[in-house]
Amino acid sequence: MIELDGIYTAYEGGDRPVIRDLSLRIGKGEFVIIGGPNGAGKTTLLESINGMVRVTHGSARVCGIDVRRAGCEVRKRVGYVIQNFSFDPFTPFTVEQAVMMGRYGRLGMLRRPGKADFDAAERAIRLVGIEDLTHKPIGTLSGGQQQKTLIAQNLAKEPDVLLLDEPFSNLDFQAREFVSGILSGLVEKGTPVVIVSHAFDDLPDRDIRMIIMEDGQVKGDITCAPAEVKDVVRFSIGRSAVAVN
Ligand SMILES: Nc1ncnc2c1ncn2[C@@H]1O[C@H](COP(=O)(O)OP(=O)(O)OP(=O)(O)O)[C@@H](O)[C@H]1O
Repeated sequence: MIELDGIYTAYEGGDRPVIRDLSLRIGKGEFVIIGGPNGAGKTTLLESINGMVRVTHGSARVCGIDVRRAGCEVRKRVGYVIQNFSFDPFTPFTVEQAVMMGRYGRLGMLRRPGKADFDAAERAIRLVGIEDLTHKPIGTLSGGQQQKTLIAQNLAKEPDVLLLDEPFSNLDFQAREFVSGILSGLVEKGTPVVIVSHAFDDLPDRDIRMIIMEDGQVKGDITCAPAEVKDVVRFSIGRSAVAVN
């Protein structure tokens, strides 16, 4: 599903690549956490996978599509929940409309949403448990409620791969458990789920592949039980990299 071979990634104007000679393969039904210290390149890795940041060298293929040539096509197939995104208070659309935007990649230019699109959006809203917010303007919601809406938007997309950057950061304890269960369900159906996180509580009860990054490279890659994740991180990069809840 995700095939990266010797990739380098650079930001416009950056004096050196952020990701350097990184190779990684992630297959169907894997639950992957990318950990590592601040600035290690975790977000940049997610954005290299979906073509939001330019891969300058190496080969990057996602769902069989060349990310360097057809990033737009990749983004139609890949869900991405951005870190700490917050909507302007005057954003002129409701939760329902925001979730429906998850369908736009599938719809294509100038096509109107049909029954399948409305059904997918409604399912996602129900799954995340935000039915009571459906008609509220998105900019008036709390950080956690906006985060849930973004997750629902990406579920409505029915992505082939789901990437999430710090998905638990704005969520309360109950919501974390809930979202964790949703992600686990996706993995069960074969969708690879890749999250960047510093928080290692409330993880799905399944094998977790931990990829540890440091300075733009993969420093460790190990599959373990959820209860072992914190120890793997402490051992790999030190106590400070494990967030205290
Ligand atoms: N838009 C940008 N333009 C230039 N450099 C950037 C940009 N975004 C990130 N960087 C640089 O890339 C490096 C890696 O950043 P990145 O956000 O990928 O790290 P991270 O591991 O996700 O960090 P954190 O845990 O703090 O979120 C940092 O040195 C950062 O300054």
